[in-house]
Formats: sequence, structure tokens, C-alpha cells
Amino acid sequence: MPLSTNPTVCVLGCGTMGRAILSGILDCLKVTTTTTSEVVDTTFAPKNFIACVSGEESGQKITKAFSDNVKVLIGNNVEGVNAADILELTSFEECETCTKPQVAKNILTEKGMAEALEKKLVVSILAGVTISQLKEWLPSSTRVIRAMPNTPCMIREGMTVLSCPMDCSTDDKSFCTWVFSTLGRVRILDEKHLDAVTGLSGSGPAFACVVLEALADGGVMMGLPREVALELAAQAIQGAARMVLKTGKHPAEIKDSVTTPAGCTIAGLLTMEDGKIRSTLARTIQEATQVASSLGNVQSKK
Ligand SMILES: NC(=O)C1=CN([C@@H]2O[C@H](COP(=O)(O)OP(=O)(O)OC[C@H]3O[C@@H](n4cnc5c(N)ncnc54)[C@H](OP(=O)(O)O)[C@@H]3O)[C@@H](O)[C@H]2O)C=CC1
Ligand SMILES: O=C(O)[C@@H]1CCC=N1
Repeated sequence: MPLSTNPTVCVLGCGTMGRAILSGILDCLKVTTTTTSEVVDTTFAPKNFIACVSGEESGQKITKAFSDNVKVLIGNNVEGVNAADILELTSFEECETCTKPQVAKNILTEKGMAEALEKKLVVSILAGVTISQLKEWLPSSTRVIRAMPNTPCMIREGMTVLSCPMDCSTDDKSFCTWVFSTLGRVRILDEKHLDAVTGLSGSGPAFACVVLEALADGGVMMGLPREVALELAAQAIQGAARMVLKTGKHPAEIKDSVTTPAGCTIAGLLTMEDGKIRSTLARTIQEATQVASSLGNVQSKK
């Protein structure tokens, strides 16, 4: 079934990541209508947004962030799905009796949901939950695309990897590529890579912030005011990352260009190596990937 132009999107479980995605899309649409400096193709731009949550507090957060631009539904997922063309599946909060995917499964299999989901596109950002698991919980006419975005989508600096099964249409693919390109960079990869993607770019902003905080701590230790140290550390990391992305240079080449013989950088680098920073960071991704791969296990907690 072709995707409707300017569809209605329902974010099913609109917490941190749901709000990040909505912020990015709404910001992009605002930029498009108010400036001419950014040319954005709006063919696939959603027209209406619905956010579903389970509690009042979350509902208030969304209303505060988006006022009239997003319709908030509390404890009424079926109504949200009924009104939508596309579902952004983000609901995943841990509850007392269930593991996280169990919550998603419960939502997708609740009374009235199967009818509401007929012939719609579900975009799942659930870490560790596979396309085949989702298909088991959804009506056969519902299409599924898996996406792994990250929180910088909020400021349109995100990294999203999409995994599109064979049966998804060109329109579905184009829609998802459009949405996530407005929020940053997008790549399409085979689903077998999605756990590693989750451990690297999904969780990456948290790991990067630990490195950033530690660098700033070093500056504070040497007498810089905290605010200045944070700015310096963040801009140094951003600058280095942008050099890699813009020039395509290997990070080692950029590192070497900073490292004056007998200078201070090589002294710092050797200290980093003494602390096994490379294997620590690489093992961090290994561990996060392994945990991501187990997040889809649906089982009730005893
Ligand atoms: N945070 C991140 O950086 C990333 C997260 N993800 C994935 O995104 C998903 C969400 O993560 P995150 O946003 O951090 O989680 P949050 O806990 O911030 O958000 C979960 C949301 O789901 C809602 N929810 C819970 N139960 C229900 C229900 N029965 N019906 C409707 N809504 C419900 C919650 O509402 P309420 O509070 O009212 O219960 C909350 O708004 C996870 O699957 C995670 O793997 C993927 C990439 C990055
Ligand atoms: O921590 C998590 O499980 C999720 C997935 C990637 C980022 N946050």
C-alpha cells in the first residue's frame, strides 16, 4: 500500500528518544517554513504528530516541549495508532513485572491494536528486538522497519542506521530515510549489524560524554573554571570528529598532526596508553553490543 503524502505519525511511547525525534522533525519543519537558507524536500514531511505515553508526568513534559504541535494521548495507544499512518515504536520503559520488550509486546497485542495496525508502517527503535519478533506480534499486513537513532537527533546531529526487510516498499524506505536525514546522518545496513550499531552510535553519546567530562575534569584540576573547561573539551572533541567526517582522514593522521616531537601531546598520549584507554573504549562497545543483543529476550521477571 502506498504511503500517504504528509502522513500522521504516532510516537508510541514518547520518552527521551521519542521527544528527541519529534524535536528534530519539528525543528526541521520550522526551519523550512521560516528560512530559505536550508532547502529541505518536504515530500514526506509528516503533517500531524501524536505522542502516546502511559503517565501524566510524561504527558506534561511533551505538552511543555511541543505545545499544540503534538497531540498527547495518555493510556490510549489504540486511539493514537488508529489515527496514524505511521508508528514510531519507542515505548520501552521497564515495568515492575516485565522485561522491556514484554512491554512492547503487550502494547502491540492489546485489544483493538491489531485492527488499528492493519496496513500501517511501524518504525521500531527498540534495541535488541528483531524484525522477525516484531512481525510475530503484528498483523501480517503491517510493514516494519528497524531504526537505531541516537539522542543527538534532538539537535539534528544524530546518527541513525536503518534496516529494511525485503518486503518494505520504496516509499517506506524513502519516508524513513527522509525522517532520519532531517535529524542527522543515515545509513542503511543489514539487520545483523544492528546490535553493534546500538552499542556504538546508539549508546555512543553517553560514552563520549564520559570522555568529555573526564577531559574537562583535567582542565579543572589544572585551574580552569568548570564552564571554560567544558567548552574547551566539547569543542575539541567536536572539532576532531568533524575533521574525520569532513576530510575522511584516518584519526591517527589527525592525532599525528597534533603531536609535535618532544611536545606536550605525546606526553599526554603515552599517559593515555598507560591507562589502556584504547582497549577500555573498544571493550565498552563490545560489552554494550552484547547486552544490546540480549535486550530482545521477552520474559517475565520472576
Ligand atoms: N535513549 C536513547 O538514547 C536511545 C533509546 N533507544 C530505544 O528507544 C526506546 C525508548 O528509550 P527511551 O526513550 O530512552 O526510554 P524512556 O523511558 O525515556 O521512554 C519510554 C516511553 O514509553 C512510555 N511508555 C511506557 N509504557 C507505555 C505504555 N504501556 N503505553 C504507552 N507508552 C508507554 C513512557 O511513558 P510513561 O513515562 O508515561 O510511562 C515513556 O514515555 C528503547 O527501546 C531504547 O532501546 C534507541 C536509541 C537511543
Ligand atoms: O541504553 C539503551 O539500552 C538504549 C539503546 C541505545 C541507547 N540507549
